[in-house]
Amino acid sequence: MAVKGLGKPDQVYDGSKIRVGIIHARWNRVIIDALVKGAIERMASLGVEENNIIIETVPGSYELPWGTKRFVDRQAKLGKPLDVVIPIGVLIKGSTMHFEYISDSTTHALMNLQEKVDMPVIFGLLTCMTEEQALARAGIDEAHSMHNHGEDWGAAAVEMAVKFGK
Ligand SMILES: O=Nc1c(NC[C@H](O)[C@H](O)[C@H](O)CO)[nH]c(=O)[nH]c1=O
Repeated sequence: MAVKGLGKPDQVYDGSKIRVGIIHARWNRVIIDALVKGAIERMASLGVEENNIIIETVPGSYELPWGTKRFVDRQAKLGKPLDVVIPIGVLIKGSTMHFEYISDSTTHALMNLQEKVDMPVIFGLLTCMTEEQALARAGIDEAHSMHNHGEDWGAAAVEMAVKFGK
């Protein structure tokens, strides 16, 4: 019996009235693009309109917290406020401690950001020990051993925005 992983939602949420921001890093771009595609496809399947998915990018995962805050503020100023935002980044362990410091600090910053922006900030940061782990979690490893985690993030975004929206 499969134990690990996301359980089925308690209901299917209608995303037709929400506006979602995706802000993604540009490091490890092949994996990023697969994750973003998965999130968009899942949200579209839940009724989110294409013109209600706004995409922005930052150089790397470390820039996600500040970039997300400014992205949310900018959309509000434009009169097109977001209901939920999905920061997406892919961190792959190298030969130094860089990975640990960015993973830990960025994770805490994104968690704490929710209070500041008063909206759900979905955790779209892959922190992988190897490139193979990252490819698998984006659903693009050769064996297709895992589903695309971007799909889970898209589903979480719709549920959180619909269920707990302002
Ligand atoms: O080092 N590895 C990575 C990385 N480093 C850059 C960092 O996020 C930031 O952009 C720069 O330090 C400049 O502030 N950023 C990632 O998204 N993934 C990595 O795997």
